[in-house]
Amino acid sequence: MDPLTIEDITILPGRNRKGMTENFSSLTICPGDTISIVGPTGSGKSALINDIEIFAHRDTVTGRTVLVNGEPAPEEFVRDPAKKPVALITQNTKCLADMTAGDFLKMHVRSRKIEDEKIVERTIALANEFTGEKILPEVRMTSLSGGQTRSLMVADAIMISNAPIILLDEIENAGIFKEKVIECLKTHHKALIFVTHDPVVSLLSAKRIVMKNGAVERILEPGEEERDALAEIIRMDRTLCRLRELIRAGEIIRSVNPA
Ligand SMILES: Nc1ncnc2c1ncn2[C@@H]1O[C@H](COP(=O)(O)OP(=O)(O)OP(=O)(O)O)[C@@H](O)[C@H]1O
Repeated sequence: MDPLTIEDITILPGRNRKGMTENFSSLTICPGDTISIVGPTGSGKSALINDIEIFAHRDTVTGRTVLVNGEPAPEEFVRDPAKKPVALITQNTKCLADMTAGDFLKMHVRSRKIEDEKIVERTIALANEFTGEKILPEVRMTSLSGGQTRSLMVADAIMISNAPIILLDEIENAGIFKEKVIECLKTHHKALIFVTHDPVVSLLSAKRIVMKNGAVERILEPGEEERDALAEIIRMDRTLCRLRELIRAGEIIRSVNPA
């Protein structure tokens, strides 16, 4: 096995805010898994994904350890941005490069020594599947909208960074097609970890980590139990998305289910 291939990552418990050990023995995440992290404000959701992003080694505020293939993460995973296997995309992810989207991606492709002339085109095409506002290669990065930026970053993480672990921190209101993103990331066999308050994203995830007081409180695996609720929530969510688009377009809403 290539020493940099990730078979799984394992989270070992740390301590809650009162210094008490967390309530789980270990949690293993494999490529293709989808996991949501939920919990009230300040319960430690971002701290948990931060631990995953930097492969914590009892050196963060939570005292957790995150192993790769059962061992401490290799140094280059933490230090070398080109080898970092984790992409973190948040609502606040912005790109301030004063260049076009096409040139920005080409620069990233060159820095990763990828020889594939079509990869930039494919990355922009994929980003355009995640957003309603089409991104053109000639547009400057600084003039992309929030939704376009997040879509481009997710597409970049899949196609160019080829990161096996993707952390998405509250992107549900970020103007992207979340179901499409989840479906695509599953097909690309990525481990997907969301911090979310969104019912669709939470119920589409196979596991739900419930945070409380800085610690993992419970790990839920509802499976079939939530199947009917999920179908209903997706239907409601599509209605809300349609209404949002009509409101954006300046329409008067006379019916919740317009023709
Ligand atoms: N186990 C812990 N021990 C001590 N401090 C912690 C622990 N977990 C989180 N914290 C601290 O508590 C604060 C809130 O945590 P965090 O930002 O992760 O919460 P959150 O659930 O992401 O909140 P929000 O939903 O508002 O973004 C942070 O300052 C964080 O460093």
